[in-house]
Amino acid sequence: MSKKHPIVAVTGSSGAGTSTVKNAFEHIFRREHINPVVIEGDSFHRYNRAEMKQAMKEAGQQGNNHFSHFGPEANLFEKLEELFKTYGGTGAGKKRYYIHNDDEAAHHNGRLNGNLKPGEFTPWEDIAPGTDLMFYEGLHGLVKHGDTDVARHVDLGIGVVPIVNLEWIQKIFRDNAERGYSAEAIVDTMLRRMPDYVNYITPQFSRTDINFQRIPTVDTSNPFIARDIPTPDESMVVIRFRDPKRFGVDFVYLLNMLHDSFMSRRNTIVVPGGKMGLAMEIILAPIIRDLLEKRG
Ligand SMILES: Nc1ncnc2c1ncn2[C@@H]1O[C@H](COP(=O)(O)OP(=O)(O)OP(=O)(O)O)[C@@H](O)[C@H]1O
Ligand SMILES: O=C(CO)[C@H](O)[C@H](O)COP(=O)(O)O
Repeated sequence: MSKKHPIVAVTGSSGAGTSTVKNAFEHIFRREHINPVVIEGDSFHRYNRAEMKQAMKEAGQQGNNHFSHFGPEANLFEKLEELFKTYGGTGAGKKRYYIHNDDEAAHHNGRLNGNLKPGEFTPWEDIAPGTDLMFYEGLHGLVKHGDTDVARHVDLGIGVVPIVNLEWIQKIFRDNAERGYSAEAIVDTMLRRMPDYVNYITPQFSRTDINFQRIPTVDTSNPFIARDIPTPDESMVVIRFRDPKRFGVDFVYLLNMLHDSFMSRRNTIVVPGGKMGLAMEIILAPIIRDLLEKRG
């Protein structure tokens, strides 16, 4: 598929590292002089923080303790599909932000001259005209539910999927350090989200074009008592291409460029954790260049 307004979606669970991967993409966009519109998946939550608390309470009173940010009831999947469709056709659409903390509030209040608080959304804004592509980063970039199919509008789908113990360690650390939640509250959220995690988050990784799966090489068997996030040197990254031919992936070149990498399957290359950023740039920059060159 080659479209006038391509859509790149990076999808992963909460704490997987999609925001971190966004930085690797920002390097590519800057270097290649690409002007993207960036969509943060959390902006498609259905409720602000106070409303979500209330919705969870009401669901709980009806015996549903698994009402979560991972599922369809708490997100605007139809609106996300509509945005992808509209942008893909015309390069236009509306976006907003979900404010997680004081830093983000200060940033958006400065930009909008507003008085928004953590847990609130910014107002919907028109996407500026003239962007080269849409870059989505969040929970649901390749989601499907009922008649809603976000995945079918995506030109390049990337999964960011640390092995689950590592994902949990990353989430616990990030939510505690940057969002001020206690370890108990974070674990409660993870338990609440588990059915939606299985039903809506993981199926997306069979629809992606490329998955980056970080695996630790240190013991993470009890993620709930971990004292640190394993470092890049203490991990490897398994990179799997659904269809290497589609993007003309040259594994011999990748093996040469990425020191200490190896192939574990015909479509899978394993690289040292410290090489994840480099691997992303070497693999993704030509694919993105190609998407833009083939624009209709
Ligand atoms: N490759 C990595 N190596 C080391 N730490 C990482 C890596 N990727 C992510 N982390 C750490 O994991 C935590 C979660 O990452 P990040 O905030 O990018 O997750 P996320 O997927 O964007 O989550 P959310 O969708 O909830 O915002 C952060 O503390 C980040 O520094
Ligand atoms: O999982 C998340 C995003 O991927 C967050 O938990 C979600 O956005 C809600 O944020 P908060 O708990 O800060 O209100």
